[in-house]
Amino acid sequence: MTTLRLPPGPTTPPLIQAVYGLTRPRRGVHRRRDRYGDAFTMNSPVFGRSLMISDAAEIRQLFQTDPAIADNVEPNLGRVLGRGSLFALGGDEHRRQRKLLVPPFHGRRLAAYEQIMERETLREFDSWPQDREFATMPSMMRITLNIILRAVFGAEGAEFDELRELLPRWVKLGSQLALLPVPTVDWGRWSPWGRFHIMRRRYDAIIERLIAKAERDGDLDDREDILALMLQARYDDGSPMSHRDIADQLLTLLTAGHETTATTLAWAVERLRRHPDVLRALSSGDDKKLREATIVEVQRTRPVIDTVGRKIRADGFRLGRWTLPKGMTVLVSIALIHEDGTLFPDPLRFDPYRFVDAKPDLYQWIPFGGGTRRCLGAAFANMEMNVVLRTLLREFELVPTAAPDEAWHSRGIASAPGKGGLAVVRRRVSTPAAQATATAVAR
Ligand code: HEM
Repeated sequence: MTTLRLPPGPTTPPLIQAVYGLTRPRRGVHRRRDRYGDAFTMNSPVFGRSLMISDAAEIRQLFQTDPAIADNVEPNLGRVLGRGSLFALGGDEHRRQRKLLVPPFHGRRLAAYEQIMERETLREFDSWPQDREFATMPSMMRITLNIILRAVFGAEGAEFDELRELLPRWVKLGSQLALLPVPTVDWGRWSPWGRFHIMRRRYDAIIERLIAKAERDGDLDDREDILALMLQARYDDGSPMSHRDIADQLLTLLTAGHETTATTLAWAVERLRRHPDVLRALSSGDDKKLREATIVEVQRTRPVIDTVGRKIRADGFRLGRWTLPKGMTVLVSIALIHEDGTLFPDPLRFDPYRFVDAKPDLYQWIPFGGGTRRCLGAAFANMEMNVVLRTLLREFELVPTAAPDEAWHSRGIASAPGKGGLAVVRRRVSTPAAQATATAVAR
């Protein structure tokens, strides 16, 4: 029999640990690190007995472990997003689906989305007030939703409007349900799960209409949106994706990519207003390198997802200093490794210059997770954040502030700035070159 070796940890009942984690994101993990060190065990109502790790070598080993040994945690996300969702799949089935979805998110394909991204950003910026403090989070949510609906769902007209109305409500409900144990009794249409299923049926009907439209489209081959690419994609055996799988994956992409990107952008506003030197340097020209480094540093210091998890599928698996039982969940603390001073000197300081000439190590800088399950939309998200930030700084002067840092606020999926990323902006007197770019993309 294998002798297990695990670190100690709090023995508080799971529900209390969960409530604490939701109402005081970050505080709990810091307390435990201070008390138990860089690894500790804990109880979670969703994941059960879990090991939280933050040591760089152990995280690297976990991310490089074969999915046959350490794979998806299969939380309720599968129930919420559908059985075909990447989040619900493990092993070979995950590999098969992911293989089909990777090409649309890489290289040349992404360039096709830049115009959509800038156009949706400019459209939203038309409503921004000047010289008055306002929360940018709702705006960022609208920008990232509209971008996904156009670039990923290929939605226009009635379907665009319907999805824009339905999805935010539905995803919010779903992200709350994902954190709760699944009820054993069906309480019908008045229960949260009942309401959730009614919305799912409405969603499926809209997706069927989008698919039917795309299938009638004589120019489907020329379309760049991800729905069109999914319809044309084929598995190794030559079969197409089922409509159900397409609907599940579109919902997965939306849930994974909408709020996470919006929240990171709201944090970028929050960070930049409190670092006037960086803000000045970014605003005084079109320095792509510094802008990209800023986005990396915002994600290091304010990662919007705290943890990613893997379920251990083999008994006696040795992970660094620990020997784990089959069935245990390992949670990787993104928050803690990003604050490791041996990897990022003076870790609490916001300093984009640390990444200007040095690309981050993708096993240490992990806002997008890692390994075979690393975020599929990382390049899409980075490009989108770059376009939104570039457009913001070109169109507006962002006014610095001496206000205290905004606190973390858990929104279910992502942790956002507590006041919504407050901004004060003044529209720049437009230069002819900027005007020409803005007019071209707004068309
Ligand atoms: C700043 C924005 C984003 C952040 C911080 C983020 C973060 C993450 C994280 C932490 C994971 C889990 C990775 C793991 O378990 O190792 C993930 C998975 C995923 N993300 Fe993102 N994400 C972002 C944007 C996006 C976008 C824009 C899309 C697509 C449009 C997307 C699609 C996905 C998908 C499909 C997965 C599941 C991958 C799999 O299981 O194979 N994400 N993301």
